[in-house]
Amino acid sequence: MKAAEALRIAGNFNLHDFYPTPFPEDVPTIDLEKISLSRVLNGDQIEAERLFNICTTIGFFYLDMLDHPTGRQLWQSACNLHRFGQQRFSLTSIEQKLQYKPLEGVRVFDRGYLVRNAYQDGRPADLEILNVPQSEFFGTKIEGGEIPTWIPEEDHNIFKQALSCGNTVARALLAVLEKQLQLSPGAITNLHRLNDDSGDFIRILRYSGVPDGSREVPEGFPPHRDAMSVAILFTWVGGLQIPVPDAQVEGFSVKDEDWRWVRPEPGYAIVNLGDAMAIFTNTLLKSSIHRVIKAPGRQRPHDRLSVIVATRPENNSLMKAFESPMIPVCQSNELPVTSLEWGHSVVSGIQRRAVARGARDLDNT
Ligand SMILES: O=C(O)CCC(=O)C(=O)O
Ligand SMILES: [Fe+2]
Repeated sequence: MKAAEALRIAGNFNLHDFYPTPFPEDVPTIDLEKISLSRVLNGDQIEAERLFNICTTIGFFYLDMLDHPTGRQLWQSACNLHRFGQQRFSLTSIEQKLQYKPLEGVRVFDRGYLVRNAYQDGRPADLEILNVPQSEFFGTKIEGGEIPTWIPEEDHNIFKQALSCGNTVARALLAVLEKQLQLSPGAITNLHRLNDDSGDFIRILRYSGVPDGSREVPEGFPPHRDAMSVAILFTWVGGLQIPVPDAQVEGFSVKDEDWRWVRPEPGYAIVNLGDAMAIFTNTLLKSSIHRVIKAPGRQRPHDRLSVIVATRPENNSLMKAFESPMIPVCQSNELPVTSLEWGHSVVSGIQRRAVARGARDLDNT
């Protein structure tokens, strides 16, 4: 069985915890293409063309983690982060968890603990999120945002390893795209170096399961595009959805019948590009909309954990389109902002939309 094999490679994780019950067969899914990490890293031209084609159309794909040592390490780190989240979130009191604050002033979702809807005794009822920034391990540390003591020292290495392997994988994908875009070597990859200061981060999300018979329909994660360059997502229970390729997408609105489930595949990451890549290419590369709702069918009562390794451009990168015969020209009189400024403005936009929808805010103030 593939899940068992994938977890054996990851370090003998308990199948029942990670895959409590199979993904249902009777819900509409989307068959994303599978890309081989080993082929990407070995410069395979056919794989490069497939990847470019996906990134200029649907924008989402499965990436095989088990066919290359770096991928296996990343899969292992993601499984360790899953287990870390499962244990630490429940062992730690809400007061303690809330001590890990997002950055002051700006609500950039790259550091701190956030919770939406808690029971009266403080237990999270719905969604809790931990963001740990790259700056704790690589580049310049940001003062005042130290990793809190409820994330013990001995676990720091898992975050560090995930960031480091995630960066290798993201850069391998970006190197392919840069070449296919006929840009000079390094044009995009040099904006994504591990030791440069950037908004890269690890995110662990825990969506509470909905007990059988409960009428509550908690919100999940509303439709959005990622304020990142590359998002590498690991998930073991269903919940993620993207629209069918020919769906009409207006802003953040998609017809209910156009959403499709993305089935979690053991040993694979689900990868998508974020808005930074759309900006760098005048939307030739797609930043695709997605959302998370409650797990389907029998998976519904189970908690769903997911882990994201997020890569963003180095803080001083200018957020404007590159020049290349492949990239459409777009006239704009606006002065480009830096990646750091851009991250802040995108995230405050997300926040404003959430408030406008009347959604309960993810909070830690
Ligand atoms: O939990 C997931 O599967 C996806 C979450 C997500 O899209 C995000 O954090 O940007
Ligand atoms: Fe996302």
